[in-house]
Amino acid sequence: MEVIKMNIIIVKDSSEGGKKASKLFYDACANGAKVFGLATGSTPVTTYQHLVKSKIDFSKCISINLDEYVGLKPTDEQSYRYYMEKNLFEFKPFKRSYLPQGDAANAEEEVKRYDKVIADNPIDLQLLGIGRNGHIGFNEPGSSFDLTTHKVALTPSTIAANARFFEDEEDVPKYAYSMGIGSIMKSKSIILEAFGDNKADAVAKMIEGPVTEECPASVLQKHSNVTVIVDEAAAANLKK
Ligand SMILES: N[C@@H]1[C@@H](O)[C@H](O)[C@@H](COP(=O)(O)O)O[C@@H]1O
Repeated sequence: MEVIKMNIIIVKDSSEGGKKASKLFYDACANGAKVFGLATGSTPVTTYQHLVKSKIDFSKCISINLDEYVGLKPTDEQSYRYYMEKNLFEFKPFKRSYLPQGDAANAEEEVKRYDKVIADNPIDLQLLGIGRNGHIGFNEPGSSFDLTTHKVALTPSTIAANARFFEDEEDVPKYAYSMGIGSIMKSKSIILEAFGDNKADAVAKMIEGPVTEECPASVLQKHSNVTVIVDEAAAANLKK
């Protein structure tokens, strides 16, 4: 385990990474954490698998997800709500689980509603993945570090990267609701996971590059309690 400014844990593979992250969830719970910020994508799958197998009890806890595609209903198989139900909530229910509502009639009202959810339930532990271009949540390069929840136009690279979950690239929604970086940075502690060589560039920029809106994850250098869990492939471009 090497400490730069963030706490960096290098693991063999995503399974070991998920095990470490689930242990950190477990410890947080034991220390009284009640509000968990959750992420989707392929990266946190192993964390959820380990949590499902664990004795952890979220029934008095609250979860708040980072983001959701605009236009998808909670029952759509590609929606993040559906992903969360299938990967975690069906096995480990929370007292209340919040996600932005993809099919909300009014986007402005929806982002306000979500900001209130976050303000009313300060996040104790936030889980993050990272996009190949350094995005966190759906905060794409260039997003202001001050943003709270907002509707975002996805970049072509994010649409291409997420096309694997859809039948056709055309079907990938072009917009999403995302918790903003300003809100993510208010979480008391953060775990960011990255596995695989296609994340190596983003991981190096996040940890060793300048803090810049061009690499949204680089803002985490300014947070006092971040643990980065990476496999060897994702850590390959780190100098130290
Ligand atoms: N909005 C999500 C992010 O929350 C996720 O961290 C990232 C990486 O996804 P994956 O874990 O599938 O590589 O991409 C998506 O666009």
